[in-house]
Amino acid sequence: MGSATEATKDISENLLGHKKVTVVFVLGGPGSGKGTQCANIVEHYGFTHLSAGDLLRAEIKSGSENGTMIQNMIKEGKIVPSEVTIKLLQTAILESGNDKFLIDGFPRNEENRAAFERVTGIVPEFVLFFDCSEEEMERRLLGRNQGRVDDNIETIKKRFKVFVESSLPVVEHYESLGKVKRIDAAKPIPEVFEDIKVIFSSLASKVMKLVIISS
Ligand SMILES: Nc1ncnc2c1ncn2[C@@H]1O[C@H](COP(=O)(O)OP(=O)(O)OP(=O)(O)O)[C@@H](O)[C@H]1O
Ligand SMILES: Nc1ccn([C@@H]2O[C@H](COP(=O)(O)O)[C@@H](O)[C@H]2O)c(=O)n1
Ligand SMILES: [Mg+2]
Repeated sequence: MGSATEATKDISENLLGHKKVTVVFVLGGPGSGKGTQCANIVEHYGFTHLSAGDLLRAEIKSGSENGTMIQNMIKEGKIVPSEVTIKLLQTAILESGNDKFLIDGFPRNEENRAAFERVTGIVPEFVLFFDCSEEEMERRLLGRNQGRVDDNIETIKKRFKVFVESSLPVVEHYESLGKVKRIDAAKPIPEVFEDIKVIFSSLASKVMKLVIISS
Protein backbone atom coordinates (compact mmCIF):
# COMPACT_ATOMS: atom_id res chain seq x y z
CA MET A 1 0.00 0.00 0.00
CA GLY A 2 1.29 3.50 -0.84
CA SER A 3 0.78 6.81 0.96
CA ALA A 4 -1.57 7.52 3.86
CA THR A 5 -3.84 9.41 1.45
CA GLU A 6 -4.13 6.37 -0.84
CA ALA A 7 -4.88 4.19 2.20
CA THR A 8 -7.63 6.59 3.33
CA LYS A 9 -9.14 6.64 -0.16
CA ASP A 10 -9.23 2.83 -0.23
CA ILE A 11 -10.82 2.77 3.22
CA SER A 12 -13.82 4.83 2.11
CA GLU A 13 -14.23 2.86 -1.13
CA ASN A 14 -14.19 -0.47 0.65
CA LEU A 15 -16.30 0.42 3.60
CA LEU A 16 -18.89 2.28 1.58
CA GLY A 17 -19.16 -0.78 -0.61
CA HIS A 18 -17.97 0.97 -3.81
CA LYS A 19 -15.25 -1.60 -4.30
CA LYS A 20 -16.35 -5.22 -4.29
CA VAL A 21 -14.59 -7.34 -1.70
CA THR A 22 -15.12 -11.09 -1.33
CA VAL A 23 -15.25 -12.28 2.25
CA VAL A 24 -15.49 -15.88 3.47
CA PHE A 25 -16.05 -16.36 7.19
CA VAL A 26 -14.16 -19.41 8.47
CA LEU A 27 -15.87 -20.76 11.57
CA GLY A 28 -15.56 -23.87 13.72
CA GLY A 29 -14.69 -24.88 17.24
CA PRO A 30 -11.34 -24.17 18.87
CA GLY A 31 -8.75 -26.52 17.36
CA SER A 32 -10.97 -27.64 14.46
CA GLY A 33 -8.16 -26.71 12.01
CA LYS A 34 -9.26 -23.29 10.69
CA GLY A 35 -5.80 -21.70 10.72
CA THR A 36 -4.16 -24.78 9.22
CA GLN A 37 -6.53 -24.90 6.24
CA CYS A 38 -6.59 -21.11 5.75
CA ALA A 39 -2.84 -21.31 5.04
CA ASN A 40 -3.59 -23.87 2.28
CA ILE A 41 -6.38 -21.74 0.80
CA VAL A 42 -4.12 -18.67 0.73
CA GLU A 43 -1.45 -20.62 -1.13
CA HIS A 44 -3.83 -22.00 -3.77
CA TYR A 45 -6.50 -19.34 -4.20
CA GLY A 46 -4.84 -15.97 -3.44
CA PHE A 47 -6.96 -14.99 -0.45
CA THR A 48 -5.60 -12.94 2.45
CA HIS A 49 -6.00 -14.75 5.77
CA LEU A 50 -7.19 -12.62 8.69
CA SER A 51 -7.43 -14.51 11.96
CA ALA A 52 -9.30 -12.43 14.53
CA GLY A 53 -7.47 -14.27 17.32
CA ASP A 54 -4.07 -13.57 15.72
CA LEU A 55 -4.96 -9.88 15.30
CA LEU A 56 -5.96 -9.67 18.97
CA ARG A 57 -2.73 -11.39 20.06
CA ALA A 58 -0.72 -8.96 17.91
CA GLU A 59 -2.58 -6.06 19.52
CA ILE A 60 -1.50 -7.33 22.97
CA LYS A 61 2.12 -7.55 21.79
CA SER A 62 2.01 -4.04 20.30
CA GLY A 63 1.57 -2.56 23.78
CA SER A 64 -1.86 -1.12 22.92
CA GLU A 65 -3.99 0.43 25.68
CA ASN A 66 -6.45 -2.44 25.14
CA GLY A 67 -3.72 -5.06 25.60
CA THR A 68 -4.43 -6.00 29.21
CA MET A 69 -8.18 -6.22 28.64
CA ILE A 70 -7.68 -8.44 25.55
CA GLN A 71 -5.17 -10.67 27.35
CA ASN A 72 -7.60 -11.21 30.23
CA MET A 73 -10.48 -12.02 27.87
CA ILE A 74 -8.38 -14.54 25.90
CA LYS A 75 -7.19 -16.25 29.10
CA GLU A 76 -10.82 -16.67 30.13
CA GLY A 77 -11.97 -17.73 26.65
CA LYS A 78 -14.30 -14.72 26.53
CA ILE A 79 -15.22 -12.70 23.45
CA VAL A 80 -13.63 -9.26 23.13
CA PRO A 81 -16.07 -6.39 22.39
CA SER A 82 -16.79 -6.10 18.66
CA GLU A 83 -15.59 -2.52 18.30
CA VAL A 84 -12.02 -3.59 19.13
CA THR A 85 -11.95 -6.65 16.84
CA ILE A 86 -13.75 -4.96 13.94
CA LYS A 87 -11.31 -2.05 13.99
CA LEU A 88 -8.41 -4.50 13.74
CA LEU A 89 -10.11 -6.37 10.88
CA GLN A 90 -10.91 -3.16 8.99
CA THR A 91 -7.34 -1.95 9.24
CA ALA A 92 -5.97 -5.31 8.09
CA ILE A 93 -8.42 -5.43 5.15
CA LEU A 94 -7.47 -1.97 3.99
CA GLU A 95 -3.74 -2.44 4.42
CA SER A 96 -3.72 -5.75 2.54
CA GLY A 97 -4.33 -4.32 -0.93
CA ASN A 98 -6.24 -7.55 -1.72
CA ASP A 99 -9.96 -7.93 -2.45
CA LYS A 100 -10.44 -11.55 -1.21
CA PHE A 101 -10.39 -12.37 2.49
CA LEU A 102 -10.72 -15.38 4.74
CA ILE A 103 -11.91 -14.03 8.07
CA ASP A 104 -11.06 -16.78 10.53
CA GLY A 105 -12.68 -16.98 13.98
CA PHE A 106 -15.09 -14.12 13.35
CA PRO A 107 -18.00 -13.47 13.86
CA ARG A 108 -17.87 -15.28 17.18
CA ASN A 109 -21.24 -14.12 18.50
CA GLU A 110 -24.34 -12.24 17.42
CA GLU A 111 -22.83 -8.92 18.51
CA ASN A 112 -19.76 -9.54 16.26
CA ARG A 113 -21.99 -10.51 13.34
CA ALA A 114 -24.43 -7.63 13.47
CA ALA A 115 -21.79 -4.98 14.19
CA PHE A 116 -19.54 -6.13 11.32
CA GLU A 117 -22.38 -5.97 8.80
CA ARG A 118 -23.53 -2.59 10.13
CA VAL A 119 -20.07 -0.99 10.21
CA THR A 120 -18.54 -2.40 7.01
CA GLY A 121 -21.61 -3.20 4.91
CA ILE A 122 -19.83 -6.43 3.95
CA VAL A 123 -21.92 -9.58 3.61
CA PRO A 124 -19.98 -12.87 3.42
CA GLU A 125 -19.94 -14.86 0.19
CA PHE A 126 -20.36 -17.96 2.36
CA VAL A 127 -19.34 -19.45 5.70
CA LEU A 128 -16.84 -22.30 5.70
CA PHE A 129 -17.75 -24.33 8.78
CA PHE A 130 -15.33 -26.85 10.29
CA ASP A 131 -17.27 -29.64 11.93
CA CYS A 132 -15.27 -31.60 14.53
CA SER A 133 -15.94 -33.37 17.83
CA GLU A 134 -14.87 -31.77 21.12
CA GLU A 135 -12.82 -34.88 21.92
CA GLU A 136 -10.72 -34.45 18.76
CA MET A 137 -10.44 -30.65 19.15
CA GLU A 138 -9.27 -31.04 22.75
CA ARG A 139 -6.60 -33.54 21.66
CA ARG A 140 -5.36 -31.14 18.98
CA LEU A 141 -5.31 -28.07 21.26
CA LEU A 142 -3.40 -29.89 24.00
CA GLY A 143 -0.85 -30.99 21.39
CA ARG A 144 -0.52 -27.62 19.61
CA ASN A 145 2.52 -26.39 21.55
CA GLN A 146 2.47 -22.80 20.34
CA GLY A 147 2.65 -21.33 23.84
CA ARG A 148 -0.89 -19.91 23.72
CA VAL A 149 -2.23 -18.82 27.12
CA ASP A 150 -5.60 -20.42 26.27
CA ASP A 151 -4.32 -23.89 25.29
CA ASN A 152 -4.79 -25.38 28.75
CA ILE A 153 -7.60 -27.70 29.78
CA GLU A 154 -9.33 -25.14 32.01
CA THR A 155 -9.56 -22.46 29.29
CA ILE A 156 -10.30 -25.02 26.57
CA LYS A 157 -13.45 -26.11 28.45
CA LYS A 158 -14.55 -22.46 28.69
CA ARG A 159 -13.89 -21.92 24.98
CA PHE A 160 -16.02 -24.95 24.10
CA LYS A 161 -18.88 -23.56 26.21
CA VAL A 162 -18.66 -20.13 24.53
CA PHE A 163 -18.51 -21.82 21.14
CA VAL A 164 -21.72 -23.79 21.75
CA GLU A 165 -23.62 -20.96 23.44
CA SER A 166 -22.49 -17.94 21.37
CA SER A 167 -20.80 -19.04 18.14
CA LEU A 168 -23.02 -21.90 16.93
CA PRO A 169 -26.08 -19.58 16.81
CA VAL A 170 -24.15 -17.43 14.30
CA VAL A 171 -23.57 -20.52 12.14
CA GLU A 172 -27.28 -21.34 12.43
CA HIS A 173 -28.13 -17.79 11.33
CA TYR A 174 -26.08 -18.21 8.14
CA GLU A 175 -27.47 -21.71 7.69
CA SER A 176 -30.97 -20.22 7.58
CA LEU A 177 -29.71 -18.01 4.72
CA GLY A 178 -28.29 -21.04 2.87
CA LYS A 179 -24.74 -19.69 3.24
CA VAL A 180 -22.99 -22.47 5.16
CA LYS A 181 -20.55 -24.88 3.52
CA ARG A 182 -19.84 -27.59 6.08
CA ILE A 183 -16.57 -29.51 6.09
CA ASP A 184 -15.84 -32.75 7.95
CA ALA A 185 -12.81 -31.39 9.84
CA ALA A 186 -12.13 -34.64 11.71
CA LYS A 187 -10.39 -36.10 8.65
CA PRO A 188 -6.59 -35.88 8.20
CA ILE A 189 -5.28 -32.47 7.03
CA PRO A 190 -4.76 -33.37 3.31
CA GLU A 191 -8.24 -34.91 3.06
CA VAL A 192 -9.87 -31.85 4.64
CA PHE A 193 -8.11 -29.69 2.06
CA GLU A 194 -9.34 -31.90 -0.81
CA ASP A 195 -12.92 -31.15 0.31
CA ILE A 196 -12.14 -27.44 0.62
CA LYS A 197 -10.65 -27.34 -2.88
CA VAL A 198 -13.98 -28.44 -4.38
CA ILE A 199 -15.66 -25.42 -2.77
CA PHE A 200 -13.01 -22.84 -3.70
CA SER A 201 -12.54 -24.13 -7.25
CA SER A 202 -16.26 -23.72 -7.87
CA LEU A 203 -16.11 -20.18 -6.38
CA ALA A 204 -13.20 -19.36 -8.73
CA SER A 205 -15.11 -20.60 -11.79
CA LYS A 206 -18.22 -18.64 -10.69
CA VAL A 207 -16.10 -15.46 -10.53
CA MET A 208 -14.61 -16.23 -13.98
CA LYS A 209 -18.13 -16.64 -15.46
CA LEU A 210 -19.18 -13.28 -13.99
CA VAL A 211 -16.11 -11.62 -15.50
CA ILE A 212 -16.85 -13.10 -18.95
CA ILE A 213 -20.55 -12.16 -18.82
CA SER A 214 -19.84 -8.58 -17.73
CA SER A 215 -17.08 -7.94 -20.29
N1 LIG B 1 -7.23 -32.30 10.23
C1 LIG B 1 -6.36 -32.30 11.24
N2 LIG B 1 -5.97 -33.46 11.82
C2 LIG B 1 -5.09 -33.47 12.86
N3 LIG B 1 -4.52 -32.36 13.39
C3 LIG B 1 -4.88 -31.18 12.85
C4 LIG B 1 -5.81 -31.07 11.76
N4 LIG B 1 -5.96 -29.77 11.45
C5 LIG B 1 -5.18 -29.08 12.30
N5 LIG B 1 -4.53 -29.91 13.13
C6 LIG B 1 -3.62 -29.53 14.22
O1 LIG B 1 -4.47 -29.14 15.31
C7 LIG B 1 -3.97 -27.98 15.96
C8 LIG B 1 -5.01 -26.88 15.87
O2 LIG B 1 -5.14 -26.47 14.51
P1 LIG B 1 -5.42 -24.96 14.14
O3 LIG B 1 -4.51 -24.08 14.88
O4 LIG B 1 -5.42 -24.88 12.66
O5 LIG B 1 -6.91 -24.82 14.68
P2 LIG B 1 -7.85 -23.55 14.82
O6 LIG B 1 -9.20 -23.99 14.40
O7 LIG B 1 -7.25 -22.40 14.09
O8 LIG B 1 -7.83 -23.32 16.38
P3 LIG B 1 -8.12 -21.99 17.22
O9 LIG B 1 -9.55 -21.68 17.08
O10 LIG B 1 -7.76 -22.37 18.62
O11 LIG B 1 -7.22 -20.91 16.67
C9 LIG B 1 -2.64 -27.66 15.28
O12 LIG B 1 -1.60 -28.21 16.04
C10 LIG B 1 -2.75 -28.34 13.92
O13 LIG B 1 -1.51 -28.74 13.40
N1 LIG C 1 -13.89 -12.71 17.09
C1 LIG C 1 -13.06 -13.05 18.11
C2 LIG C 1 -12.03 -13.99 17.92
C3 LIG C 1 -11.24 -14.34 18.99
N2 LIG C 1 -11.44 -13.75 20.18
C4 LIG C 1 -10.59 -14.10 21.35
O1 LIG C 1 -9.39 -14.71 20.97
C5 LIG C 1 -9.34 -16.05 21.45
C6 LIG C 1 -8.58 -16.93 20.53
O2 LIG C 1 -9.20 -16.95 19.26
P1 LIG C 1 -8.76 -18.03 18.16
O3 LIG C 1 -9.67 -17.84 16.99
O4 LIG C 1 -7.34 -17.78 17.83
O5 LIG C 1 -8.96 -19.37 18.80
C7 LIG C 1 -10.81 -16.43 21.69
O6 LIG C 1 -10.99 -17.48 22.62
C8 LIG C 1 -11.32 -15.10 22.25
O7 LIG C 1 -10.93 -14.91 23.58
C9 LIG C 1 -12.44 -12.83 20.34
O8 LIG C 1 -12.64 -12.30 21.45
N3 LIG C 1 -13.23 -12.48 19.31
MG1 LIG D 1 -6.67 -20.47 14.77
